[in-house]
This record gives sequence, structure tokens and C-alpha cells, in this order.
Amino acid sequence: MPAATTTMPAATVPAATTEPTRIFVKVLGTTDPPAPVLVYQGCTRADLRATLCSVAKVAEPDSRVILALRKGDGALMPIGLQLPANSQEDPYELSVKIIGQDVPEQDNGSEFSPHRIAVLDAQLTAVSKAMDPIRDLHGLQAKVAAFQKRLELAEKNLIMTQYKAPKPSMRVLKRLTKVEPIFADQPKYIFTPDTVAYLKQTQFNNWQWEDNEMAALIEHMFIELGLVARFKMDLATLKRFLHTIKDAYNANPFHNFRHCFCVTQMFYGMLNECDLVTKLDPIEMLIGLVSCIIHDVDHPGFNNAYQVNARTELAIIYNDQSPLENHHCAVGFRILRSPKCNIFAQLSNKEYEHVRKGIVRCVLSTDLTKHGEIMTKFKATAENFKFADVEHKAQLLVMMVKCADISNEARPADVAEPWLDCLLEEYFAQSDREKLVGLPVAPFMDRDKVTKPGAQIGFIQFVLVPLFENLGSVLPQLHVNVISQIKKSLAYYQDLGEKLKAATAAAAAAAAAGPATAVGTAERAAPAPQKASA
Ligand SMILES: Nc1nc2c(ncn2[C@@H]2O[C@H](COP(=O)(O)O)[C@@H](O)[C@H]2O)c(=O)[nH]1
Ligand SMILES: [Mg+2]
Ligand SMILES: [Zn+2]
Repeated sequence: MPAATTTMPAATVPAATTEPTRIFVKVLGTTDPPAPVLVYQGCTRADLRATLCSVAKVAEPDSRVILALRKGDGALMPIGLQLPANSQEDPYELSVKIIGQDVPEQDNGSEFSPHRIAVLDAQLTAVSKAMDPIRDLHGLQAKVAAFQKRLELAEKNLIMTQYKAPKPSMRVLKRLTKVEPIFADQPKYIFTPDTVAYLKQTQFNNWQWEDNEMAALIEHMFIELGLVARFKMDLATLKRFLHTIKDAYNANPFHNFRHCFCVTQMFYGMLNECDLVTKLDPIEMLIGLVSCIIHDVDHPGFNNAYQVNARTELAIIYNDQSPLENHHCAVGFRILRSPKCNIFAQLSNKEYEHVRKGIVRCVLSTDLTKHGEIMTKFKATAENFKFADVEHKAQLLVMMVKCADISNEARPADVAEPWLDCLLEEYFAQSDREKLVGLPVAPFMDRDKVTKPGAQIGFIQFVLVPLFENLGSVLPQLHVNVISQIKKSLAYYQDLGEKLKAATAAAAAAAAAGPATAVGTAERAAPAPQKASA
């Protein structure tokens, strides 16, 4: 006999305007038949959670209750109002975990039972929450170091202190609809001539700056390149655009606003060091700069492979085709479309179309699966490169944005190495999650397989050096600071790799000789070589 239909709480059912969606939900670990649930348009996600809890006979939902809804094929379904209707024969499977409870009887004992996964998921969430202060500590250490550096620079009069506005500064909220006005008396940053000259160098140290300062430095680039004047940008709009973008970057270990700043600054550094400011049109510099700024906006911290394998919303929306890069582009242009952030407001239609086309091309080109194709095309173009050729310059911009995106190892060692730690932290968080939910794990992301030299040697040898040398065939000035630094980095990691190999062999020999003599891991036993700096 079919179970009685569960409907949403009466108070949340709107005055029947649209037919509700009927879904069937089977509670895992019970013998109850699939329960029909009516999902009304207008109800909230919280209502839906409450209803699912009542179907599973769990008391009031709170943050300790973890619900996981899967289709029959195992795909996780977001518990939201767009759940497609299904049938009693093919119901959604609902697993419930209450944090703090042991694995109950309904666990079928299998390591990968949906219930066990829900339990592990809940534990991971709890552990992750508990880790927050530790992550903060990591961030705090970097902040303290940055602050010390600022003090040193201030003492040397290299930077001027921030002008404090008499009114409290306005907070720019995360979502576009809440963009707040920027007033003329907002905190202003006045950078010394030394700082603005330093900003033009590819060897710039990003770690000394807070987020607001980095936004102000990017604002400075627009002004200094003449883009504000040429495209009649309203300065308050430019500030709001930059702050809205800043807030739309997530606090990931790697894909965060600081990465956005580094990429943008490397692009600006290359423009200057390679004499491109006079060779490119303002509109081309605008395309490159804005591409860098939006290129990873709202990155979720999980890469394209994860998006596809976990069948996430982004993978569905973009049909597995560069879901992240498509998303960054869409979010960027959505922000730009808002009148309060539209730095393109004064562009003619023709100019806007050119800019949009160029930016979309550059951002989509940052998907490394397109790397080979772009390299081959540019190699052919570079043989007879002409600054008078618009398509040649469009390809140059693509290459410059790609280079800037992966340019950490082109910076001095003390700037580059912390970025590798950030990247690995993000990789490991992804692979830990993949292991937990049974998704494929890429070896280069697996904490049990990755070493720093292992991560860098191949990447530098087979991606970075060929990429920068390809661009360097058109921009030979890149050899002076950038390509030479990349090669120093390669030598450093090759040296570290050798030392690690020797230490691993020594540790294995010691272990074979008897457990008492095997001390520490190979990595700990390896003497840390000094990394060559610029
Ligand atoms: N092994 C390394 N991989 C790197 C490094 N820098 C970047 N990357 C990889 O490239 C992509 C760049 O694209 P993004 O738009 O996601 O930033 C990044 O995700 C890494 O996978 C590096 O130094 N070493
Ligand atoms: Mg990206
Ligand atoms: Zn990036």
C-alpha cells in the first residue's frame, strides 16, 4: 500500500498557484516503502529539509543533521527546489546522519555504503569546522609576516600609510544586488613612487599586501595604463567593480583573490618589462587586464575533473566543457553588467563586442586541457609575428594571460614557494573528499603520492619552460627576469628531488637494518637545500 503523501508545512505552501512537484523518497536502512513528497514552488530549502527529516522520522532538523539524497544511479542530488519529479519505482535514496551519533544498525557494513559515506561526510564536515582556527592560524602567520614587511617598508619610507576616512568604511557585500555605494571618503591608498615602480616588475612580492591594498594596486594599473581616461571610466565604478570581484573570490587556499592579484600583476609586469604598453592598443591591454581579474572568480576550490566526476551543477550547466572557466567568465560578466560595476559603460557597441569576445577567449584559454592546441597555434604565428595584425595580438593576449596564470615559479623563491604549499593544500582537500565519496583521484593531487619536487619538476620542464619560451620568441625581454627565474626554480626542485631520493634510500636501508634505526620519514630526513633566489 503506498504511503500517505507528505506535503510541505502549511504555512509555507503558497496559495496554490503552480502544481507541486511530486517526488518519491526511500529512506535508506528502513523497510518503509518510498514516500511521496509534494514540493511546492515558493517553499524554502529549509522547508524541504524539514520535510525530508519528517519522512525519515528524525526530530527537528538542525545543523547536526546531515541529509544526503541520491538518485538510483548513485548521483548526489542537491537538496533544493529544482529536484526533478521521479517515480515510486525509481525513488531518491535518502540517508540521514546526526553528528555525534554512532553508525546505527542501518549501516550495511560495506565500507562504501551510502550510509557510511554520509557518516564520514558528517565527520569530515565536523573535522573541517574544527580545523578552521588552524587554517586561520596559517593565514594569521602570513598576515603577521606581511605586517612585519609593511613595517619595514614604512620605516624605509617605501609605502605611505593609508589615509583614514572620518567615517567608518563601507563594507562591500558579496552579492551584486547588495553592492554598496563607494564614497569619495572611502579609505584611499596612496602609493609611493617606489611602490608604483616596483609594481611594474615581474618579480613583485605579492605577500606584503592586504586584499584592499591589492584592489587599490589594480585600480592604480588601470589609471597608470591610461585606461580610465581612454574609456571614460568612472573611478567609483572601477573601485566597486574591483571590490565586488574581490568579494566574489572564495577564501580557497590557492584560488583566491591574492591569486587573482598575482596573475593581474604578472600581466602588468610583462606589459611593462616587454615594452608592450606602446605596442598594444589600450583596448587590448583592457582585455588582458580584465581577463586576469575575472579569470578564477568564484572558484569553488575543486577542479574541472571533480566537477565532471561529481556531476556538479556547474558540470551540468556547461555540459562538462570547461565548467570552471565558463563559470568564471559568466560571473565576471554578470558583475560587469551591473550598472554600478560596469566599467565598460562608455564603450561603443563595437568596442564592447571586441572586449567581450577577447575576454571570453582569454579566460576560456586558461583551461589547461586547451594548452597543446594554443601552443601549436602560437608557435606558427610567432614565426612571422606582426604587431599590426589584430589576430596575432589576440593570440599574444591569450598566451600572456595563460603565462600569468601559472607564473608563480617565475617569481623569486620566497614568493613562489608558499604558493606551492597553497596549491597542494587545495589539491589535498579535493583528493581527500574524492577518496571519501569514492570518486577518481588524480595521483598529482594525492597526499600519499605527491612531493614538492614531484609536483614541480615535470610541471616546470614540460609546461612552464616551453610555454614561456614560446611567448619569449615574440617577447625576448622575458628571458631577462622571467625565464631565468623559472630555470632557477627548476634547478632548485631537481636538487631537492635528488636529496629526497637519497634520503628515501637511506631511510629504506635503515628500516631494513632494524626498526629501531629507522627514524622519521624520508622527507623529514632530507636536508632542506637553500632555494636560489632572484
Ligand atoms: N604543479 C603545479 N601546477 C600548477 C602550478 N601553477 C599552476 N598550476 C596548475 O595550473 C592550473 C592553473 O589554472 P587556474 O586557472 O586553476 O589557476 C592550476 O589549477 C594548477 O593545476 C605550479 O606551480 N605547479
Ligand atoms: Mg582557472
Ligand atoms: Zn588561475
